[in-house]
Amino acid sequence: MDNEILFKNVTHIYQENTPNQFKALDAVDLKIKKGSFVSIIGKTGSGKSTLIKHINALLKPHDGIIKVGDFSITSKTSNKNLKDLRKKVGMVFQFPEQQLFAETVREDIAFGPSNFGITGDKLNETVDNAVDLVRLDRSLLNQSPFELSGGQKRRVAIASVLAMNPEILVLDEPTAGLDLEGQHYILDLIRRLNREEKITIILVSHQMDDVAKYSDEVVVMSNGKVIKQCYPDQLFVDKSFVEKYDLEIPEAVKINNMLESKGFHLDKLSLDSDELINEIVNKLRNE
Ligand SMILES: Nc1ncnc2c1ncn2[C@@H]1O[C@H](COP(=O)(O)OP(=O)(O)OP(=O)(O)O)[C@@H](O)[C@H]1O
Repeated sequence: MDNEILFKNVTHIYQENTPNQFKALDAVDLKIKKGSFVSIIGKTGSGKSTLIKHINALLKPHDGIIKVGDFSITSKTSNKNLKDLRKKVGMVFQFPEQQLFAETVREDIAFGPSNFGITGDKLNETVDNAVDLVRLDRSLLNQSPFELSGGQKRRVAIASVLAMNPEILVLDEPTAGLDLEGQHYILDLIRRLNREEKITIILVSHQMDDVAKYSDEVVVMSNGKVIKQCYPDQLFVDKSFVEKYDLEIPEAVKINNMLESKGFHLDKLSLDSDELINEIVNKLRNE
């Protein structure tokens, strides 16, 4: 099957049978194709983090089933059977401090593969490869991860997941707290991992410019439900939907809307600002 990840009728309830009981996922159906770059958006509290935690069974559904390749996760899935799934699905949390713990960068990155029995030269090679993939200087390997900059910590966190050679990378707001340059660096890295290493990317983001520019598909969540899954250009040009769900409009779409209001129609809307400028220049040249 082409579909790498499948959610069927997935419901998740926090603090069940208490006065604080809360249905955070409500009968979610979702398909994510192998090799795609999918962004998950939605207001705070809409269920994005809850959804992605089901992909490597950090949370289990109360109802329904999640399939990741030929691995099935239901309420009855035992924690004993999760090792292979966790190897296949790498999870990068919102703050790198949530996953860095060792005394040196090398130890942090080596932790996962050594748990899978990789030792000696092979382990060193695995760590070096992961560090090279995120373009982190190897001279940092013997430093404490806590002495690094925010962007470098983020890269160590991603490298520690890449050292497991995952097929799927799930990232919860991986650019939160970084400056603009740091944000672009991490997003370009994620795109490279998708395009060149063929890793499926699932990105939770509040940054609509990035979502528009980088994703193949966007999943919109509201009140624990998936209310839309489509190409980014289909999403942001749907004015009534954007208004109804109060979505931030990406810069490229704003420029396009402004041009349209002045009677200047582009043949193709590009969501990448550099490509958009080329599109405008070409159109002007041909007029
Ligand atoms: N442990 C918990 N107990 C009770 N309710 C919870 C728990 N964790 C999350 N929730 C609630 O579930 C809902 C969904 O939370 P979730 O973190 O999945 O949302 P989100 O879309 O990722 O939000 P954000 O954009 O702020 O990260 C929220 O209303 C949240 O308060």
